[in-house]
Amino acid sequence: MNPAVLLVNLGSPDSPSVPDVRRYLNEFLMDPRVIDVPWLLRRWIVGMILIRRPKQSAHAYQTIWTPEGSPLIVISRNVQKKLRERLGLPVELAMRYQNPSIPDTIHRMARQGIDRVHLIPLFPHYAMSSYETAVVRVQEVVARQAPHIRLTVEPPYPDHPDYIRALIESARPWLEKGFDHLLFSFHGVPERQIRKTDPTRSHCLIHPDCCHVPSPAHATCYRHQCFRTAELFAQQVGLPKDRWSVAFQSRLGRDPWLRPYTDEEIARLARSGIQRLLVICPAFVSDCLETLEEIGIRGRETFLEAGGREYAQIPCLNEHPLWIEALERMARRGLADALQNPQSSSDPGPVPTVTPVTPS
Ligand SMILES: C=CC1=C(C)c2cc3[nH]c(cc4nc(cc5[nH]c(cc1n2)c(C)c5CCC(=O)O)C(CCC(=O)O)=C4C)c(C)c3C=C
Ligand SMILES: [Fe+2]
Ligand SMILES: [Fe+2]
Repeated sequence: MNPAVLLVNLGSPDSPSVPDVRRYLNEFLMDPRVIDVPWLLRRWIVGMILIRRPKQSAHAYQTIWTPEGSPLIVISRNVQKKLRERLGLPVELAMRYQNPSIPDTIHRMARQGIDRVHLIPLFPHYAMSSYETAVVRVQEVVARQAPHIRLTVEPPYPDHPDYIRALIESARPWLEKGFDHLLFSFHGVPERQIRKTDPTRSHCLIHPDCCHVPSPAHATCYRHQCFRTAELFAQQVGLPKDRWSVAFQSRLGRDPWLRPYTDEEIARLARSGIQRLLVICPAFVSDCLETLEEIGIRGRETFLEAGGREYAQIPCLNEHPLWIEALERMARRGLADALQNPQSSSDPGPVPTVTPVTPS
């Protein structure tokens, strides 16, 4: 067998120019798992968004772009290289949207004679608009272009001990500097999508305190999984309940998204007397537009304008050695059959069910 690892992240525009950002936003938002309405309505909504958003987003991208390219892509490539060195196996990187594309990457892997792939989505939490769409796209492309490849998928890992340990150790220097309050800011999703990915159809956002009442729905509940990460982190660093909170950022459109919204929560914390705020974004494993611009630039402005004094942000896991180690363990366990490692299980565990979507 010729095994390999495939890392998939979200993707960025090819450049921060308005036409490239428009192309990126069009591909991203026309995904039926991102704007989950019938095609004609989605086309209309995305058409409306594409009138103004490409210019605004291009401006935001210009503030974080590096000489090597988008931070998300540059960091993901560095992670790819480091993981390849540690594993001594091919490690490929693809983006769900734009480049390097999933079809090009699978094509290259097939040409290299790879016939066994363990996919690790660079999304620790299950959402139909991130983890699920990445997995489904890879499965579709493998089935069409390289059906001989045996593909396994890393399940979501919101409470994976190695991921939590990497988060805590990467945060340690910021925790030690001192702060009044730690805000966990996760990317938001529409509430409707939380209900859609609930296989019981009777738990998520229906049952009181749903995310803390045991349910099979949690395997695909983004909100539950975000709370789980935050609770484990706080517990393991010994942070009392009144010194941390969870909020959801980056909402788009008028539908209700998961609350509280990060921008409102940052202002509320400042107004309630928090002087030194520390923010961490555990849904993003690489720094990107949403962490560097929305949290790093706009979040700081909001906090200081609302009366806060010191604002600090913990960088994402990026290339932290413990994150590379966590990925290495996931990869070795996922590929145990091909690596003939009797200590590891060859079954990476169940991949949660897939949400039906309207045809694209
Ligand atoms: C962490 C997981 C992510 C989820 C869940 C997610 C859902 C989601 N996102 C949008 C709309 C946009 N997101 C944008 C950027 C962006 N989103 C994620 C991750 C998740 N999104 C990342 C890592 C990034 C940054 C990409 C980069 O190049 O750095 C954008 C583009 C930027 C902008 O115009 O604001 C949009 C749009 C929706 C609608 C959604 C769930 C329905
Ligand atoms: Fe997003
Ligand atoms: Fe839930």
